Amino acid sequence: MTAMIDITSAEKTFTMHLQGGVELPVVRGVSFQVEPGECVVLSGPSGAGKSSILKMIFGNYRCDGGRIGIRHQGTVIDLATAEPRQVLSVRRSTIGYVSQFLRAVPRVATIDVVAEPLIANGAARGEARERAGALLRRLNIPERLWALPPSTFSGGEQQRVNIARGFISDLPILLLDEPTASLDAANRAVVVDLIEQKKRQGVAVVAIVHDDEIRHLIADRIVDVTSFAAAA
Ligand SMILES: Nc1ncnc2c1ncn2[C@@H]1O[C@H](COP(=O)(O)OP(=O)(O)OP(=O)(O)O)[C@@H](O)[C@H]1O
Repeated sequence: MTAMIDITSAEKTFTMHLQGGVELPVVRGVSFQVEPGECVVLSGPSGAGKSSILKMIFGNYRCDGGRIGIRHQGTVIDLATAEPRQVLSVRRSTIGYVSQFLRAVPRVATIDVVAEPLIANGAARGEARERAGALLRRLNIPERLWALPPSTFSGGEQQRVNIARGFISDLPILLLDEPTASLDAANRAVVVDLIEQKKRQGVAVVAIVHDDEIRHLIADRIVDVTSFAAAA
């Protein structure tokens, strides 16, 4: 397998335990591949299952069937059946996930929030902070804010801190959930550049992007998830 991500017939049904076990099938027959250096954008109307598919690839939502093959440290791991410790290992060294919102840690300085994933992977603190500063500068976060925790920042500033934190690591797969949603045009262009840079480095990217213009700038392929709709 050359693909970084190889999904075959994956499916997900939510069971609503508080509603008497009502079953809510969301997607079935999810099948697509993502090669190194390729960006696949998931499209489809609200509620079609785009975020659910991203969470299945990250191992947040357990699949009820099918296979999610991930190239990880020279082998292929099926995240649909992997043990929790394998999922954690894949997240540490193979898959990065940029969610829509920053989960800000109280009292941690912005520069450290951004540097943390590199330090967790063994980088020296000084070097990690230097790279964090370079990314924050590129994303137009003024240096006077770097020592403050991001919890009081504006929505767009928090999203840019979140993007810096998500993009700092050199992981071979990057999952992006609406990375440009609350950004102005200048910062959207920076994010497009950052995605292009990741692609040139051979990173496999899966993104959810509602903005048509951005979608066409970054997508090598668009996968319409309505074809995976699971009838109730
Ligand atoms: N944890 C969950 N428990 C129950 N239902 C869920 C859960 N997560 C998602 N769903 C349901 O799955 C369906 C698909 O949701 P999902 O968030 O994947 O859609 P989406 O295409 O990303 O939508 P949007 O564009 O609005 O973000 C929705 O009907 C949603 O209510």
